[in-house]
Amino acid sequence: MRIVITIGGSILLKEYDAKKFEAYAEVIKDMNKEHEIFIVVGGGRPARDYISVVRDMGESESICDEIGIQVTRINARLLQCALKDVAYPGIPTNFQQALEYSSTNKIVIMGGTEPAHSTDAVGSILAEYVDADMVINATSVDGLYDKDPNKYDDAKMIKEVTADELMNIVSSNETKAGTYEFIDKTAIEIIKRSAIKTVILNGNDPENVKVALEKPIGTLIKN
Ligand SMILES: Nc1ncnc2c1ncn2[C@@H]1O[C@H](COP(=O)(O)OP(=O)(O)O)[C@@H](O)[C@H]1O
Ligand SMILES: O=c1ccn([C@@H]2O[C@H](COP(=O)(O)OP(=O)(O)O)[C@@H](O)[C@H]2O)c(=O)[nH]1
Repeated sequence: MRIVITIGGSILLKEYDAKKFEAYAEVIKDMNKEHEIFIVVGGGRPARDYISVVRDMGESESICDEIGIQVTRINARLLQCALKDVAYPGIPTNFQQALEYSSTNKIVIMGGTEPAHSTDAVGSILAEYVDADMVINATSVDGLYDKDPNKYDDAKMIKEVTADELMNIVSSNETKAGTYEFIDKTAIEIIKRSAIKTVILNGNDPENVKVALEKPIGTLIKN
């Protein structure tokens, strides 16, 4: 299968620990033996820190987004280092480049593309662009809940959801640079229009990404 894996920046950049990148590299290399893998990496805390600096200077949200994009590309480069020669040595800045780079049979890793959405949208658009079979979104919680589980103790996890139901649940989430919490609306619209099988799971254990190929885990966005 052709699979797009989006790795939340909050996962890879929690402790600035090479071991986390190396653990993901091992999982990705293992999956790449039987599947064609594309990786999209998020910004995490460094993106939010840099965005808050430029926002304090009075820059627009789009400029803040652009700074965040640059950080996601540095994070993508770090994972590329962990993957060494199985990864394509360049970081594509758009989807056509990603497709072209993949023709070398190296694992393509990218960060953001343009302002106004998060790397979740990059993952969904990339999946549509390269006609991927599924998207695996590795985030910092077990899946989708009926409300933010980090704010509400009584939040209940949802194992299957339609794109429309998901849009309703996250519709009130912020869309400023550095936020786009959980999954952004652009990502959901792309998932819906192309019926892209998407699984959202807890990426704190990289092995969960492989589990998604074998059995239900996290939340499935069904179409
Ligand atoms: N309905 C929800 N279900 C699950 N998590 C949610 C929800 N609404 C907001 N969140 C928050 O979204 C966070 C994950 O999104 P995000 O911070 O963008 O992480 P990532 O680095 O994976 O992109 C969770 O830590 C959680 O606090
Ligand atoms: O294609 C993209 C990808 C990212 N970003 C910006 O970069 C930040 C960090 O990306 P993301 O939110 O996906 O990181 P994560 O949620 O994984 O920490 C986003 O909040 C946006 O401000 C963007 O503008 N366009």
